[in-house]
Order: sequence, then structure tokens, then C-alpha cells
Amino acid sequence: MSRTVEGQPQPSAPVQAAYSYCEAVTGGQARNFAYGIRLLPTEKRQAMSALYAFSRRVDDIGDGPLPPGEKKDRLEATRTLLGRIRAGEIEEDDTDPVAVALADSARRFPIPLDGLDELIDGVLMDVRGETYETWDDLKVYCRCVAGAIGRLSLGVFGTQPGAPGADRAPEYADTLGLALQLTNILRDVREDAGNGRTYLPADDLAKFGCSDGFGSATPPAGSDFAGLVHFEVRRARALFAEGYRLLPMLDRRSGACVAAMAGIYRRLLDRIERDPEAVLRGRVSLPGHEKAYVAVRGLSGLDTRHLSRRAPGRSA
Ligand SMILES: CC(C)=CCC/C(C)=C/CC/C(C)=C/COP(=O)(O)OP(=O)(O)O
Repeated sequence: MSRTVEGQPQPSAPVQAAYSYCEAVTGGQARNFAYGIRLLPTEKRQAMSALYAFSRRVDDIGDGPLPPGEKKDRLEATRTLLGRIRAGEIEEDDTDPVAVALADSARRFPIPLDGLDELIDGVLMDVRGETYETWDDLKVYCRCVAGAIGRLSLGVFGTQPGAPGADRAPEYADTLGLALQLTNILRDVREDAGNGRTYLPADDLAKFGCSDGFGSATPPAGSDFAGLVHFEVRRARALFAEGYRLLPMLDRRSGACVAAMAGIYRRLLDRIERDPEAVLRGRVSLPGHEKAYVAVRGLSGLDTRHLSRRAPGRSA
């Protein structure tokens, strides 16, 4: 039997097919994160694709058109499936390629699968329509839907032997997830409002006169919308700075993957900072060539912006 560099047996043909399915989901839907995932060697790339495809499924149930009761049932069914994956009950000829791929990845890497239970818990908070009074309250949600993804990903990446401070790696991976999620919340403020959701903390909204929400393409009358956005951008930047402490603990290609994911989102944050009202007019995004450029910089270790303080408002 042929073996991978890490000494694990190569996946069988059905498992390879399951991974191909997950990689197609990732390539087709992870508009930003796919740029980072592509930089990984095969085994890690496949494991990250399996994690992505499972997470996408959970997220799609939450965002989909079903009534709340049915969403809850489907999420609980997914939790049961996760239990079967954890118990090693999924055979390689199972008809669910995402389960097959994730079960194989969990055998190859020490992935803390409980993080996917947290993701389900977070999406259930969405289904219940929870809102958040303070940043501490919102952090609980962000830890579930994004911090957990950071910790799960770290299970695939691993830390380098003898890396100083590596016991804190899960904490930094979690913080990086929070940074990405807060950026995502700012970017999607209008779309979420259209779906009846508000994530930003109620006390921040009140402070900047935005308690009436974001139902139109212009800021609420009499509000300091730019002030609110700049306040949250500063919070996200502080989270990025803290989370970037993870980078020196990772091998080169895992570090490049994280630098690409985070670098793309940081550039989104730069754009949002320069033009806060853009998030009310539509979805702020980067052109493909810019995402590719950020990814290549990550691979060459050039993205060291986290090491220097930048003046607010300057572009990269
Ligand atoms: C250490 C490490 C790897 C940390 C990263 C953790 C991570 C990838 C968190 C994802 C959270 C997030 C903003 C998801 C949005 O997905 P989406 O599908 O809505 O994103 P998109 O719309 O930008 O494509």
C-alpha cells in the first residue's frame, strides 16, 4: 500500500472520490478561503476541504428557506451524523461524501471535532433569531461559528515542534476566527438586515445612533454610521493583531494558508474603513487578482503587515 509523506496510507478510491467532492464544494463556494486552502499540501488541503464542506452544509441549513422547526431538526440530524463520524462508524462506501471525507481526515489529523458541535450551536442561535446586547455576548456567537473553525483548522495544521508558546495556539486560532467573523459581520450588515438579522451589539448601535438598523442603502438618519464602522474596524484589527501570533508557530505552507485567509479579510477591512457606506450599497469584495496576490505574498512569507502598526485608512 502506498503511503503519504506523513506515513499514513493513501486514501482508497472511494475516499479520494469523497475528497474530490469536498474540494469541488470548496473551490465553488469558498470565495475567499479557497485561496488559502489551495496553498496547502494534498493531505492538509483535502482535510480542510472536508471541514469546509461539512461547515458549509451546517451554514446552508441555517441560511436556507426552511421554517425554523425544520432547520432545528436538520441541524440535530447533522449533529447525530457528527457523532457517528466521531465514533468511527462511517464506512468508506457510505453514500455521504462529506461524512466519508471528514471521517478519513479525523483519522489522519487530531481534529477537535467538538468544534463542529459548537458551529451547530452557533447556527441554532441564528435560527432562534438571537441578538446581542454587548460585544461579550456577540463573542459567544463568534466563538461558535468562527473561533471553532480556527481551532478545528489548527488540528489540521499542527504546530511546529518546539514552537515557543505553542500551548496558546488554540487561543490565537480562536481569536483569528473572531477577527474574520467580525469583518464578515461588517461586510454583510445590509444583507443580514434584509434577512431580519442584526449581529452588531445593541449597545454599540445605540452609542452611534444606529439602533433602527440598516434597512436601506443610506445610513440611518441622524446616526454616526461611519463612527460605528470605524469603531468595529478597530476592534477587528486588534483581534487580527492578537491572532497573528499563531503564524510563527505554523509550518511554512500552513502559515501561508492562514496568512492568505486573514490577509484577504484584512484588505476587506481596509476597504470598509475607507468607505464605510459601501457596506450599505452592496457586498464589498476584492477582485480575484488581488486575492491571488495576497495568497502568493503569504506563500513567500511577505505578508508581515501584522508586525508593523499602520496608520488607519492607509491601503496596503
Ligand atoms: C486559524 C484559522 C485558519 C482561522 C480561520 C477560521 C475561519 C476560516 C473562520 C471562518 C469564519 C467566517 C468569516 C466564515 C464566513 O464564511 P463565508 O462562506 O460567509 O465567507 P465568504 O462569504 O467571505 O466567502
